[in-house]
Amino acid sequence: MTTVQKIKEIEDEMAKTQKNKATSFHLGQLKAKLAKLRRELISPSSGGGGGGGGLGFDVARTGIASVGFVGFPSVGKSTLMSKLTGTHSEVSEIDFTTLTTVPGTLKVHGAPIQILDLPGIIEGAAEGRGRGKQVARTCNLIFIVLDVLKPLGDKKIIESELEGFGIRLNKRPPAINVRRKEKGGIAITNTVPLTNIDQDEIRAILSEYRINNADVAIREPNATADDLVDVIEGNRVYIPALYILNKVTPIHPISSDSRLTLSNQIDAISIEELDLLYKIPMSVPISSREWLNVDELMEKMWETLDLVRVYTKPRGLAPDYTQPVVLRRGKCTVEDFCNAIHKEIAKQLKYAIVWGASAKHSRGQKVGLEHVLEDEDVVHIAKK
Ligand SMILES: Nc1nc2c(ncn2[C@@H]2O[C@H](COP(=O)(O)OP(=O)(O)OP(=O)(O)O)[C@@H](O)[C@H]2O)c(=O)[nH]1
Ligand SMILES: [K+]
Ligand SMILES: [Mg+2]
Repeated sequence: MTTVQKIKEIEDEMAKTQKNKATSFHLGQLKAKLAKLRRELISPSSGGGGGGGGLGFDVARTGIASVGFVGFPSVGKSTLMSKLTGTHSEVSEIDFTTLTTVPGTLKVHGAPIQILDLPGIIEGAAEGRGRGKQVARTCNLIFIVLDVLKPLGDKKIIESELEGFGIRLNKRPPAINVRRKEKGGIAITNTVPLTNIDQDEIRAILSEYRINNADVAIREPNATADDLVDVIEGNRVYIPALYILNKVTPIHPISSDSRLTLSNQIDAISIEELDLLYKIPMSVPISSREWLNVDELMEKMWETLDLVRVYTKPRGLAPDYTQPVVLRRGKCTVEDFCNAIHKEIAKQLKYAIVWGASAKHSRGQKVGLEHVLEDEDVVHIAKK
């Protein structure tokens, strides 16, 4: 049996098993088994990927952040990517037009962003086109591109495909800690009520991973068995995602980005369906072909990427607002700023003066390398 077949078998058994007190140990075991099998597909070296040609990265990574386009075939990924970046990626009505990752770049508020057009997802694909998911794991943001006429079913399938690949969308790592010990058995503590997982399930998962001695601390509200498995597996990636509802039909000329206006444009679906669509969090309706509402999409993308622009101010001169140094949240200290300009600068720094949201006062604050910068701060570097 191949790994994919084994996964299918376990999934089928889980679907048949009703969750209750008597089955929770068994379900815990199945979940852990499933995660271990999926791990074989995620790590290309284990051979689960098959299909020759090397499963490494296809493309050189450029820019400060990368956005991967994921979706079913022919939802309009390449149309959007080509127009956004000016890079040619073949468009046609034939499914699986795009067979490899096609990169392009786009400047948003002065920040170069890499856009990766990925091959269309097919359900259960562990090889070949599964490479798209491999690349998606390394992106800073994922655009899940959906056809507005059949978004909900596709959304569910894509989410579970990405989940199976260890990608967690719009989620933080669960607040669960598993500390292994030499002896003493299993001790479980929880600072929140356990509503979705019970002690039996926890023990089943631990034993499936041959963890016989450990302190398990659960601080995550509504923690699930999947959360625990994620923590034990440890190779999960937590990536923000935007849902793009593409192929909105332009009937009337578009006058604003208001959803009311757009709702007039989608003629082929009912009002009820439209309501459901607008309830999808992090979604943006657009037409990539007719170029409708793309501005709103770009703004949402910018917000979600959460980048930090820092402007340099040479001594006695005005800040240079044309060329921000762009940093990533969590990696935006004065030291990171220096390193982004030149490797040697941090060593030469005597102090920095910062103006903007991270500074204590508007006159400019004298800071050191460890100071954390905010978006649109202005920095002057004083050298030794
Ligand atoms: N009506 C309409 N058609 C669109 C829109 N965007 C793309 N299309 C059409 O949809 C078809 C597929 O577009 P592609 O950009 O090739 O789709 P893709 O997602 O890259 O497809 P694969 O590479 O095969 O996965 C083409 O015929 C496009 O012209 C849109 O906004 N509205
Ligand atoms: K296509
Ligand atoms: Mg394509």
